This record gives sequence, C-alpha cells and structure tokens, in this order.
Amino acid sequence: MERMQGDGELDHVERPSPLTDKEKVMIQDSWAVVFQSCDDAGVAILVRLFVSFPSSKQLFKDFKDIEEPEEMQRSIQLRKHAHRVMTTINTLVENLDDADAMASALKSVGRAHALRHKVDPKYFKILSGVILEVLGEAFTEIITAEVASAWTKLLANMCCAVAAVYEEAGWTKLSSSAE
Ligand code: HEM
Repeated sequence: MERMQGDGELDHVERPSPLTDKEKVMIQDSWAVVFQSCDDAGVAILVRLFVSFPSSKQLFKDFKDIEEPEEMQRSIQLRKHAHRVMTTINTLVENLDDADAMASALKSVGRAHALRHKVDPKYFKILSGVILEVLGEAFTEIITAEVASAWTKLLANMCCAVAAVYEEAGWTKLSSSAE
C-alpha cells in the first residue's frame, strides 16, 4: 500500500537557511563514506522509493509492473537511474561552495523531469525523505542526528531549486495533482 505523501504543490516548498560551514563539512565527510557504495546505496534508495510509493514507478516502463524488490533490483533501468541520482548528488556535494554549479546541475535535472519525463515534483520531496531514511539505516554510525539535519537542509535546497525550475518550465497543478 502506498505510504502517505505530500501534495507536492510547488508553492509549498520552503527554502531552508543556507548551509553553515560545519554542515558542509558534515555532508562532505558522510558522503565520502556513502559514495564508496554509490551503486548499492542508490539502488537501495530507489527500491525503497518504488516499494513504499508504488505510484512513483509508473513512468519507468521497464519495471512499472514489478512488485518484488529483488526483481526490481535487477532492472537495468532502475540501476541506471540510481547511478544518475547518486552522481548528481555527488555533483551537489562537490559544489557546496559554488551556487552557480549547483543551480546548473539542478536546472538540467528539473527541466528533463518536468518537460521530458513529466515527473510530478512531489516525488523529489518524497525521494529526499527516502534518501535520509535509507542512509540513516545503512550508515547508522555516520548519519547522526546532526548529520541528518545537515542533509535535510541540502535536500530541501535541492527540492526548492527543482520546484523553481518546474515553475519556470510552466508545470501546472492540474498535471501535478492527477493521481
Ligand atoms: C535527485 C533526484 C533525481 C535525479 C538527480 C535524477 C536524474 C535523472 C537523470 C540524469 C535522468 C536522465 C535525464 C535525461 O533524460 O536527460 C533521469 C531520468 C528519469 N528520471 Fe530521474 N532523477 C531524480 C529523481 C527522479 C524521481 C523522483 C523520479 C520519479 C519518481 C524520476 C524519474 C525519472 C524518469 C521516469 C526518467 C526517464 C527514464 C529513465 O531515464 O530511465 N527521477 N533522471
């Protein structure tokens, strides 16, 4: 059964305060460990997303009808997307001090998902929660409450930037609420 989810309306995305230097270091240090298992961690995150929020897999033609997590894990399309998600997060982490580089990475992700893939922006918010959940479980020693709160800020910034790109691209509530 689908877990509860936000309504994903673009005007409800609040921009968090900027990351402090201490938070940036916590993000970089924890990511250095997580990124060593880039593909495994990425697949675990996406499988959790698609199991907990089945409506989020409807746009992936190769596995939209698959329900078994073990079978999902074997999907090349899922693995490819997991890799893309993780490498984009890596770009964000590498550019925490370069707002333009971060904005440009998120602009291309936002435009592709809004215009080409027609992904409801609410899934970016949902994915952020799933990332925190899975990393918190898999890296208990590393993702302390303080580190998790720094990540929450970074992911909220990501959702905010993506929402702004969706708005710019003319995404309408009509298509975002159709479910
Ligand atoms: C941090 C978040 C995400 C990143 C960095 C990301 C990254 C990407 C990239 C780089 C592509 C290929 C883009 C292109 O066509 O030029 C892609 C494709 C796609 N993404 Fe995402 N994505 C994210 C979140 C999501 C979410 C939340 C969904 C939906 C639940 C989603 C659904 C799709 C779909 C349906 C495609 C096209 C099919 C495919 O390439 O397999 N993405 N994504």
